[in-house]
Amino acid sequence: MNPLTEVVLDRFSETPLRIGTRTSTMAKIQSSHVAELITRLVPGIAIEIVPTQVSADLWPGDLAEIGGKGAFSKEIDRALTGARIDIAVHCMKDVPGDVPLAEGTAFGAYLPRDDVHDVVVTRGDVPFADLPPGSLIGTSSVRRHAQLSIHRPDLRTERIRGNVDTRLNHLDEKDSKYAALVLARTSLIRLGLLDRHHEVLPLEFHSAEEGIVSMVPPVGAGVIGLQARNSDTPVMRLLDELNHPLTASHILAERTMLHLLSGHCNSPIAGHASTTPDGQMGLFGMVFNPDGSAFVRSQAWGDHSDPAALGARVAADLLHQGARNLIAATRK
Ligand SMILES: NCc1[nH]cc(CCC(=O)O)c1CC(=O)O
Repeated sequence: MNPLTEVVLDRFSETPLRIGTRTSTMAKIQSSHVAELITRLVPGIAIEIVPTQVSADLWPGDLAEIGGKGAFSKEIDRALTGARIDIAVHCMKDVPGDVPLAEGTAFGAYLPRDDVHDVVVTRGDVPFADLPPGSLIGTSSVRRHAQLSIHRPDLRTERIRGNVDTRLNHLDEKDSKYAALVLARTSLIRLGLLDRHHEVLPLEFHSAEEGIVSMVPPVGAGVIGLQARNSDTPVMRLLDELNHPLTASHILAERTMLHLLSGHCNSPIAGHASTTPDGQMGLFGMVFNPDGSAFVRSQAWGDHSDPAALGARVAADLLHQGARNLIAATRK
């Protein structure tokens, strides 16, 4: 038996390894995937998935009203620090950049990044370009609203809450007011809904004159992070085996930028790190005002040795261009 397997099996000889996650269908699918990865590393381990209701999922209204920050993670944090779960599974996109992680915990693994594109799904599969002026697009994301407005100021957007499956049901309802939704392509993939007609929006920024609706992804898009207690050495060693170093570097660059801009998941901030075949790491960042009528953007390149420095450089440049005022304009 390899040493890791032995240590982990020993740690979980009495109780199963408990994986904490949100209650949505997508969260459960993500956690089953994590359980599968762990079972591959440690055959025979007993795993229990513990769905936990978070305030964001219980609250039907505007997230800003319940504080926004941490609304997706507070209850899971408490389960982790209280040792009622051993690993928390999070979409990095929903982890705030401006509140510290629960004390005594850290992300021990980032899984390889999935697709980071946003897609448009329309009612009746109407081509996006054919949506008439005034059509209502369902999205609660300021980042999506702002980027749509740059290119299609004729469309209206309205907040839509609920899990992705619930939102799609709203779109398809007989008297739905929505003409389309903007979603992460990864959501469709994870939910097994790729058959649904969708149009992929390009990641690269395009100016309003180009007439191409681009959608720069949010910080952490498509990345699942696994959080555990620092003191739980066997679990941290296990997570280290699951960690994808390149994704971890990208997350560090993006989240350093987010942190320095003081953003959370629904801030009007976009950020995307990637690596060229010759090993250069790039980070593109954007900050918008709520209607997309004003934004700043910045891009920098560096090598892989210091992702945090890259994040800091892009943040500093965005701040220099006035990012703080744009963000402040949207805070309630
Ligand atoms: N805010 C909800 C959320 N958090 C992460 C994803 C998608 C998957 C990901 O990017 O990790 C979604 C749904 C969506 O935006 O369609």
